[in-house]
Amino acid sequence: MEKILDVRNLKLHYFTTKGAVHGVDGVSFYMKAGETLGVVGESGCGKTTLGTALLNMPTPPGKIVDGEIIIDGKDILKLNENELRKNVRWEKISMVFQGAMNCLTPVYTVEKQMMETLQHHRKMKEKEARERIKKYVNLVGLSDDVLKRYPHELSGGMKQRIVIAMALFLEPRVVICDEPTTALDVVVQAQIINLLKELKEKLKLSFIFITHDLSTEAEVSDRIMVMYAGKVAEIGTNEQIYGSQGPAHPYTRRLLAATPRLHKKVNKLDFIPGTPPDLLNPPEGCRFHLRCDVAMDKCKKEEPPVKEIEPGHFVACWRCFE
Ligand SMILES: Nc1ncnc2c1ncn2[C@@H]1O[C@H](COP(=O)(O)OP(=O)(O)OP(=O)(O)O)[C@@H](O)[C@H]1O
Repeated sequence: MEKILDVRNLKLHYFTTKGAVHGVDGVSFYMKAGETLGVVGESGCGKTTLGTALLNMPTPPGKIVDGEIIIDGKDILKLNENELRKNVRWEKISMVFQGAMNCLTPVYTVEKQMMETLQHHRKMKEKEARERIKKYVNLVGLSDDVLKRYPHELSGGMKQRIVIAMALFLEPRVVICDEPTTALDVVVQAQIINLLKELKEKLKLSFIFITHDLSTEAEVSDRIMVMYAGKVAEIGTNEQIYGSQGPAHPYTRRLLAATPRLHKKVNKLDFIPGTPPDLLNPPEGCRFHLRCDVAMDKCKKEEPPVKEIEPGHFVACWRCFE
């Protein structure tokens, strides 16, 4: 099995005036070539922070304080800014940021902004660059005539397709999509999801798909990583998380029970009592213990490690180790 990405004990903290916010706090996982890994969890659990950490591009006042991110056999946390810009970001790993479609420059045509980004990274003749841009615009299901248009002349779905094309045209191996369908209507959401699935097949890409919506995640992902309060709660295949045996971690179970399902009649939607902990001062022991209905004494004091409970199924919960 080729590991395209191997992340070990990654920590990104935000050093605010109130103290350090433990945005991502000791996360480890790997990705295989050509797979889609879904990252889910409630708002504030560290999903976007993880995405920026994987590009080694923390948002101020964030800093990566520990860990390794191995892409193609190299730890990118050991590279300097110049090397990262030249050889890693957008070349090996790229990201479609949350709300990126609203950040297209309003005074440039689509072609001009794509050209600028492309030529910033690659020394290409204009004709060659134009061909590459056309190829990717067509790949995301748009015709050449969008190239002459300005962002305000495009629909939300079209803008999102342009942003996806820009994350792809340097041909990275891993593409992170952070909530790529929020702010789009349901029909367009479905179109974008289908597009991402198609691109994965056509380009043999590996995707990290970040969302708080478990039902979307089940549609696109091969494996799911559930995060809670800056940490991994559970990682498993689609079958291990959504299959008939159900997930192992009490948090994932509650999260699933609180998610509307398309193909299942639900009488009453569950909710998870309480709120996620403050990451300025996370609780001792298991970070979920204050909201967990099966917590034991040990959970209040000792932090559970992430353990493989069956092949490919990783869980951080003392109950699951009993
Ligand atoms: N620039 C920042 N400065 C200080 N704290 C931050 C910053 N960005 C994020 N955080 C904190 O880090 C934690 C993780 O935030 P993050 O945005 O990664 O969560 P998320 O799971 O992506 O949430 P959402 O689903 O709402 O986008 C939160 O406690 C958040 O308040």
